Amino acid sequence: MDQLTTEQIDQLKQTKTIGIIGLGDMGTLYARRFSKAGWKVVGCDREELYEETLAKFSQEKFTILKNGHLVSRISDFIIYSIEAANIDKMVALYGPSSKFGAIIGGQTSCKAPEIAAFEKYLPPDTEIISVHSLHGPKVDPTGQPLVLIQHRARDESFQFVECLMSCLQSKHVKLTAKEHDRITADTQAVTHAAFLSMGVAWKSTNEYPWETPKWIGGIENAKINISLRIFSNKWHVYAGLAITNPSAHDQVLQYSKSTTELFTLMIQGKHAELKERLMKVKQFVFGGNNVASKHDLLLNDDLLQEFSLRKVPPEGRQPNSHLSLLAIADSWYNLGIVPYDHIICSTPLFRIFLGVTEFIFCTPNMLDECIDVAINDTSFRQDDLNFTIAAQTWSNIISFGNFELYKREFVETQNYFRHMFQEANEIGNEMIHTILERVKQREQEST
Ligand SMILES: NC(=O)C1=CN([C@@H]2O[C@H](COP(=O)(O)OP(=O)(O)OC[C@H]3O[C@@H](n4cnc5c(N)ncnc54)[C@H](OP(=O)(O)O)[C@@H]3O)[C@@H](O)[C@H]2O)C=CC1
Ligand SMILES: O=C(O)C(=O)Cc1ccc(O)cc1
Repeated sequence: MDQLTTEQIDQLKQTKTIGIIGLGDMGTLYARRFSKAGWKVVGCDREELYEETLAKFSQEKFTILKNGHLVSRISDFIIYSIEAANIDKMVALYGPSSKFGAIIGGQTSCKAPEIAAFEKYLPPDTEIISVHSLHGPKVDPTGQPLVLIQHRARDESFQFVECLMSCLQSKHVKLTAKEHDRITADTQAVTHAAFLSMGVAWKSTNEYPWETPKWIGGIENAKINISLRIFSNKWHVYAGLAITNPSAHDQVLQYSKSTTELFTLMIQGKHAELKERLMKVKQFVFGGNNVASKHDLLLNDDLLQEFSLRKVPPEGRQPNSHLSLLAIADSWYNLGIVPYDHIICSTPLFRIFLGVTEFIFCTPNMLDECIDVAINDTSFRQDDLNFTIAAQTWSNIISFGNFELYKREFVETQNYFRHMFQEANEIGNEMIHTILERVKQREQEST
């Protein structure tokens, strides 16, 4: 289709109303950005919180309505930005109030249940175009992937949604709902499982890793900052993403299996077997025609060295078995996933996880050092044991689909780390900014 002219864009801005149901972190980000770009935006949060919501957003350029019915009746594009576990209930409630011919979409992180709810409850005159910003609310959307799903819609409607979304300055990635769920299971769900397991393991051994001399160096800083970043967020985001996506269950289960099997080889002292297994992994994940083999490494320990939560950051990296990073590459190998294939559709946290794993596998002698530590140095055994147990626990909770257990495990660990969140988020933001600049630089080099 031809690009829209400036006059056509202005015409859309004057005639279309954008509705957002759920003004939490992501809904607010969208409402602010759209209204600042000149779109007419209306939104709502829970009806019982109407007065508070009105007061909270009194200075904003968008209009607060009482509930999702009122938003739906007048909006041309309606975005459900609510908890994943509630999508069926919410669409059943507000969907039939959708304006005649409206376009409906959602921001939930797994699309199968969202699309199923839309197909079940929306009037047949409506169209369906869903979205997913692949970053958290504290990250600048500029340059980050934004998935767009033209599920049941005319090209003209898709063009309108793309035009609206262009104010986020994200990179548009057009996928089907199925492709989206498969890729995000490979990238997000397993990334979260790894960092959630680190947090739980530190809590189990009663350690604050920034206070313990073992966790020193850039790679350790990345682990600590990302883990705390996830635990400072809302539990339902991670629970919804993993539990509602069936592909995520397989990925998280494989991660737990890889962790257990590698740890078993470590405590059995099977050096040769561990090395042989990891060399196969290295060849499959990092040996082919991928980014790491053609360019400098995305991340290195020196780059990440300064992002420490320690009061006085000590110099130098300490050896570590890096079980969490060996296990992710082992999972990719076992599932036949080449993580570089998903870069176009990846979150900042996934790119960091890939970057540090790449560093361990592709820095000369580093993998040998990890294997030596894993076999000969017992100082990480207790941590690795607790990490293995934590990975199994998350896998069990996710495959049982138990939201309440997920919440309990998450919130207990969240409370353990809570006093450090503000500092961790500030340092984590700087770290992510530096890394994203580096990603951009690398992309420019490769084009
Ligand atoms: N946070 C993130 O990093 C990202 C999240 N997502 C996805 O986006 C969605 C929203 O996430 P996020 O903004 O972080 O979560 P929030 O919890 O911040 O936002 C959800 C909002 O919806 C409100 N809500 C619940 N029921 C209703 C209702 N009946 N009518 C109107 N509003 C209601 C919630 O109120 P209350 O809190 O009172 O329940 C809350 O304010 C989720 O599905 C998440 O998976 C996608 C990309 C990134
Ligand atoms: O980058 C990550 O993985 C995050 O933790 C933020 C996040 C959470 C949920 C999403 O659907 C998208 C991004």
